[in-house]
Amino acid sequence: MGAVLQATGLLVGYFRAPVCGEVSVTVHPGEVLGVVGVNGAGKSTVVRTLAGRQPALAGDVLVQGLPAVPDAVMFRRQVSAVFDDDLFFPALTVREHLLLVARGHSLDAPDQRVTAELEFFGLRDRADVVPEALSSGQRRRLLLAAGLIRPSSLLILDEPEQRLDPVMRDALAQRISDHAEAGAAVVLVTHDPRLLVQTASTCLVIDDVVEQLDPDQGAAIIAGS
Ligand SMILES: Nc1ncnc2c1ncn2[C@@H]1O[C@H](COP(=O)(O)OP(=O)(O)OP(=O)(O)O)[C@@H](O)[C@H]1O
Repeated sequence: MGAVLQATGLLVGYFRAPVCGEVSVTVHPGEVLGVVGVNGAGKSTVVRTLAGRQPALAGDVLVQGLPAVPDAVMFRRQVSAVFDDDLFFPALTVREHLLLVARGHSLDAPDQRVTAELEFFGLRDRADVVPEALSSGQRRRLLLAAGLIRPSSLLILDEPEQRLDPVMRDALAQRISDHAEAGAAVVLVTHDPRLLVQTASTCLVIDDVVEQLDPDQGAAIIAGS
């Protein structure tokens, strides 16, 4: 099967200065690429570049053969990315946010799909409040629900475990694995060794030289051993 994501000779950073070594990686349907490294190593910069949110300093990113051009409709259709943005419409309720995404992506039976996500993310009781009235963990759940309700061939998650309780982290791990099994490629930045081992098929270690290791080795790096 062809690659979903292919990054070749990718250099990422700010003001022409790379923040980490060159990234060359290929992710196929059904694979989960864990991305690990110490604080400030450049993980978010790498995945923001993969998602087309910032330009590469050098190299290429292709998703389903398409260059990472953020406002190209075909690219946006393929890529669902959840960062730590906490960007919401202040006057829309939790349910309305999810309906907006579901309808925007022309999902069948959007009301039922939204109800299912509210149930999965434990937000049913908070469906009719605005984001400001949620706890920080509930806002994180809403962001993840919005990223997962829509179809995507590439799902990019930047530290999705942040602010989630352990039960929700385990449910998310299962959801990530299910999403990959359904044929998507997933790129997961994480500081959680358990989430990494539960989900990842391979692991990229971001540093001055970028290495690809197996998830157990990546988990040991996160744990600092
Ligand atoms: N907008 C920016 N302008 C300039 N430098 C930045 C910017 N954002 C991040 N940096 C710097 O780039 C480097 C990599 O940051 P990045 O956020 O990619 O690291 P990270 O590996 O995701 O870290 P963490 O684990 O703390 O989330 C850091 O030294 C950071 O200070």
